[in-house]
Amino acid sequence: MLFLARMDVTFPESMSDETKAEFMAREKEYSGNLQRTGKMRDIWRVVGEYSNYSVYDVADNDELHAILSGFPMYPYMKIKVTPLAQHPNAIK
Ligand SMILES: O=C(O)CC1=CCC(=O)O1
Repeated sequence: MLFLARMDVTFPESMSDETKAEFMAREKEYSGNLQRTGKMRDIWRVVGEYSNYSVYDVADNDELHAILSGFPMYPYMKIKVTPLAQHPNAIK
C-alpha cells in the first residue's frame, strides 16, 4: 500500500541549536534506513518551509503508523497522510 505523508516540523523556541542538530542527525539516519529498505520511496522538501512530502510503501496502516511514530522528530511533527491508488492514466 502506498501513502503520501506531509510532515511539518516545529521545534520549541526553547530548544537549543545543539539539540536541533542532534535531532537532525538522528532523523537522517532513520530516514536513510527507511529509504535503503524501500519503505520510504521518496522524500521532497517543500520549498521555503520546514516540511516534506514523502511516499511510503508499506503492508498496512499499522506498519505506516509504526514507521511514522518512530521518527525522532515525531513529537514535533504535524503529519497528514493520504492513501494513494493507481491512476488509470499513469504510463508506468
Ligand atoms: O523534513 C525534515 O527535515 C524532517 C524529516 C522527516 C523525515 C526526514 O528524512 O526528514
